[in-house]
Amino acid sequence: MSVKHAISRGLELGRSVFQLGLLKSGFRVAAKLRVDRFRVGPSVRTAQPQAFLPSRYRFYRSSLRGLAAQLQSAGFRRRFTCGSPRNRALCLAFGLGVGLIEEQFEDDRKSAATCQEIQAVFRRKRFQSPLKMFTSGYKLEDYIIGNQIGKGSNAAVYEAAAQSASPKESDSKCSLVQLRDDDEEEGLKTRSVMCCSLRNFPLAIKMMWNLGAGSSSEAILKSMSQELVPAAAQAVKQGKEHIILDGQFGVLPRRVSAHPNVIRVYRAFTADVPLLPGAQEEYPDVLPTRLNPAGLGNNRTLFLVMKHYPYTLRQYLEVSTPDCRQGSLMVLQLLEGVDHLCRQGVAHRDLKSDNVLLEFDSGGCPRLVISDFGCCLAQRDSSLQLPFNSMWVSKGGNASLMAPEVVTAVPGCGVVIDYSKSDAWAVGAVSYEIFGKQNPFYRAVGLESSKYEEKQLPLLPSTVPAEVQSLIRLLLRRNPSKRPSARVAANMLHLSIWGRNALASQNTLDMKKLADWLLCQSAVVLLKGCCGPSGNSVEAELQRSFLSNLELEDLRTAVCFLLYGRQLQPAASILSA
Ligand SMILES: Nc1ncnc2c1ncn2[C@@H]1O[C@H](COP(=O)(O)OP(=O)(O)OP(=O)(O)O)[C@@H](O)[C@H]1O
Repeated sequence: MSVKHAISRGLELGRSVFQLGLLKSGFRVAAKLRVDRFRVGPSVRTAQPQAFLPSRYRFYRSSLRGLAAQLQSAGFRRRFTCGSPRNRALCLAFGLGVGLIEEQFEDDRKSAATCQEIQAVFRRKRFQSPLKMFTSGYKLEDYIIGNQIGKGSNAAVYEAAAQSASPKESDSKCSLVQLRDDDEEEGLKTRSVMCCSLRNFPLAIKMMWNLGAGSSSEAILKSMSQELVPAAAQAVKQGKEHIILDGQFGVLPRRVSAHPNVIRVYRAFTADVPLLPGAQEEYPDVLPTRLNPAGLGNNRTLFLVMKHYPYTLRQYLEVSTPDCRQGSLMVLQLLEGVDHLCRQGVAHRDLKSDNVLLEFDSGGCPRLVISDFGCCLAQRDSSLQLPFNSMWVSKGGNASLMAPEVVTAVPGCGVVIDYSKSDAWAVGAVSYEIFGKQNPFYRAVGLESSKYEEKQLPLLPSTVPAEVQSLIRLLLRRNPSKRPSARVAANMLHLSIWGRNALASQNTLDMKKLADWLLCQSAVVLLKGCCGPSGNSVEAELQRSFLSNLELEDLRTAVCFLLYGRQLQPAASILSA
């Protein structure tokens, strides 16, 4: 090796540790120099972006710190400085390289501090639920109930209004009766009917069907407690929060804080089951004997009061195909909602397009809200690990949309199901619907989440940006350790929608450039927030969410995934990687 060559190699080693593109040569040099302490990890050729996840990254960093210490040690110096000019040059360059590493550490510390400062600014502005809270509303009599707007396997949902805001007589027959736009005129009529329904009935009441929970309020609240996970602090009347749990006094389950992409339950109370429109025809079996002598339901049940949304995601997608940007924003909202739940120790476990509600912001962009928490996992210790020791333990909702690690779990002693990335997987599946394709795990396409191979995943339309396509494929990775978390996936989408310039010319990770972009982005979002209604747009909410959850490691992982995806274009080849 010539002296010139040795210098360049030594310098390279120093720089390469933080630079994905050069990591390969860094390891090669390290191997050539036979520096024992610097152990080369898995072959970089076969390494996945996970090779650069925090723990490994810390390992490399500490290895290099050890190396720096070794360089300073007398033994090491003697070995090289007394050697040939080639060795001296090599040592010098090596030291310089390590100096550069320290410089990188410093940049790193600065970037982490920038992230924390930005996070602190945006966390201060907590999301407020947009609907004005009313002070009463703990009794069924406090509401006027209109037509049925939906029905699932556990409940019927009705449009409603607070008694104090009763609809005008002439409008009282308005209701959300149908959504399909057959032609433009029909479409206009449908939209005006819908607006009318939403104006007169801004609320929705979900009446649970109570078949086995008994008729005491305590028993009902206990058996349907998951429905209360998205309930606001004042949702349950004071004094009722304490219910009997397993023979002891306990409090209602942990609840998640407000988030723009998670439904808010404003009120929750128990009441006698009333005879509501369509009950005798549509759900006679679950009525109590008081209302239907052949009914099997209990006399009392749980009612949940929420905002009335005009569509479910499924209904919306039946009549409209979002363009690519809107589609990406919709996927991003689902990821933000899932990340919010994960951070608070909740897994939804039944994410599908019927369980996502949709409205529009002032600019007409769809706002998505995750709803129906009836199957969720919300353990007291906030862990997303469920001991699965018996077949009677519920794994969650619809089996065809269960992530592979959930659907394939077999009960047994010591078996635990990890739900930390299962909702992110479901977002990957629902994304197909958002981009105009069938959900690959529904019968029409026929993939089974228990045994599909990643290369069987259907292609998305070619109009979907390559980065979004690769993200969706990554979300549908069978192995959860190779799947990005909802946060990392959300960061990837944020970067690909708004941070293209910061990453445009990069094939390597330049945190400094990224930190500069983050500062600019923060300024723009703060300014927009001060300029009227654009501060409440879906885009503004998403940007605030991104900035208030900024963690250097998650961001770095997201960039690595993006760069990895770029190197593996076209996207389809990710499958065979
Ligand atoms: N806040 C709301 N605004 C408008 N429509 C709603 C609202 N909540 C629920 N719906 C409608 O009611 C339907 C049933 O609601 P939901 O999914 O909560 O019931 P469920 O019985 O728990 O469902 P599942 O069968 O998934 O368990 C939804 O698919 C939707 O059409």
